[in-house]
Amino acid sequence: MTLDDLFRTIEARKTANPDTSWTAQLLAAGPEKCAEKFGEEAIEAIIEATKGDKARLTAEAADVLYHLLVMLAASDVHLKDVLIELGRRQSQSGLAEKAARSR
Ligand SMILES: N=c1c2ncn([C@@H]3O[C@H](COP(=O)(O)OP(=O)(O)OP(=O)(O)O)[C@@H](O)[C@H]3O)c2ncn1[C@@H]1O[C@H](COP(=O)(O)O)[C@@H](O)[C@H]1O
Repeated sequence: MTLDDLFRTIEARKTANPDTSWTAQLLAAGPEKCAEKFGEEAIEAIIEATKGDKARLTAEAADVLYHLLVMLAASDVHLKDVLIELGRRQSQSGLAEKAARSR
């Protein structure tokens, strides 16, 4: 399962029945609810990271990624655009490294 596959599934749930899908239920509740849920999951991950329990942090990190994608979908922001932004930053930092080396 890639993040792209998961995002596609989440996008498809925008028109699904909220009675049969947690994702559809969350999306139907609106962007604010999705953002709130993402915040809760992020805090749960922070707590597990500070406790040093790798298995629990792994599970919470999966919740965080899923709920991040739901929040993006609810706000009509596409995962592809987030990845493009990350790629832009990567090439910028590559240029900065090159410039530093040539000094
Ligand atoms: N990755 C997930 C995923 N992660 C978490 N959840 C659900 O999110 C809900 C809330 O999670 P919580 O951790 O908050 O659960 P909770 O019961 O409140 O427990 P705590 O907060 O007390 O820990 C639960 O019902 C989980 O099942 C998910 N629901 C769906 N997905 C993916 O989304 C796809 C579509 O699923 P549907 O939502 O069923 O359409 C699935 O194929 C999965 O790949």
